[in-house]
Parts: sequence; C-alpha cells; structure tokens
Amino acid sequence: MPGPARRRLVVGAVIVDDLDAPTRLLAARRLSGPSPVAGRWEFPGGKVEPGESPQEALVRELREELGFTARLGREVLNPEAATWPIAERFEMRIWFAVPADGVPTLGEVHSEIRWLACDRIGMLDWLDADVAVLPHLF
Ligand SMILES: Nc1nc2c([nH]c(=O)n2[C@H]2C[C@H](O)[C@@H](COP(=O)(O)OP(=O)(O)OP(=O)(O)O)O2)c(=O)[nH]1
Repeated sequence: MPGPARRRLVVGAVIVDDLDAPTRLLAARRLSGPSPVAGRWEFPGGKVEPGESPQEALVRELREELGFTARLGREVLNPEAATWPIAERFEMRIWFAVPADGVPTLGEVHSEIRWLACDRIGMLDWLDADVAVLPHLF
C-alpha cells in the first residue's frame, strides 16, 4: 500500500519594516469567494514549485503577488515540528522579509493589504494555521 501523500509545502513572509527592529508588519487579506480561506488574513506567499528552493519560491511569490523584491531574514521556526501544519494537505514555512527593491503593492490575489503595528496583529481574522504562528513572531 502506498504511504500517505507528502504534504505540499507553502511558504509565507512576515514582511516587516526592519529585520533587526521590526515595528510594523504587512498583513494581506485573501480575496473573498467560495474557498474556506477567502476573506481572511495571511502571510503573503504560496506553493513551492518543483525545482525551487522554499526561499526562491517565496521571493518569486512576493514579486508576483505584491510586485516587490524581498530580502529574507530569519525563519520563524515551529518549536514542535519542522514546519507549521495547515489542515491535511499542506505544511508551511515562514520567513521574515523586508522590501529590498520596490514597495509592496496590492495585486490580484488579495482584496487588501495593511501595515500594522507588531503589537496589533491579534486584531485581524487570520487563517487558522497562522493563528498558531503569531505568538512566535516577536
Ligand atoms: N500564502 C499563504 N497561504 C496560507 C497561509 N496560511 C494558510 O493556511 N495558507 C494556505 C491557503 C492555501 O490553501 C495554501 C496556499 O495556497 P496559495 O493559494 O497561497 O498558493 P499559490 O499562490 O501558489 O496559488 P495557486 O497558484 O496554487 O492558486 O496555504 C499563509 O499565511 N499564506
């Protein structure tokens, strides 16, 4: 019998104003629609494609979705596992990032992007998987 299918890796970015002394982060709201993740807030990113490293995928996704080039900082590690679980089909890895070239700009995959103070992140309706990440950010 084949074993369980490996979960697909999703990468996300905690985009901050400063990697060493962050005061604000950028949250992105997924477009509304029939999907259960619609209308909720996330770390911008997406699925890693075959042949890409997770970091390459994240820089590509940020360019595609928000139109800027990111410089990545440290990874946000889950103290209990190698990745952050997302339901059954996906797992996620997350890195801090700062804009290195260009400015994050609303594109076609989000309805809203919002810079907010790091101590205000609990105010938003984040995706379930992301709620577990929030206490480990700052
Ligand atoms: N990007 C992102 N996806 C997340 C987060 N939290 C979370 O549960 N997810 C889920 C939502 C989706 O089911 C999946 C990522 O899919 P996606 O739609 O962002 O991937 P993608 O940009 O490659 O999209 P596509 O080309 O496959 O349509 O992971 C998060 O913080 N950021």
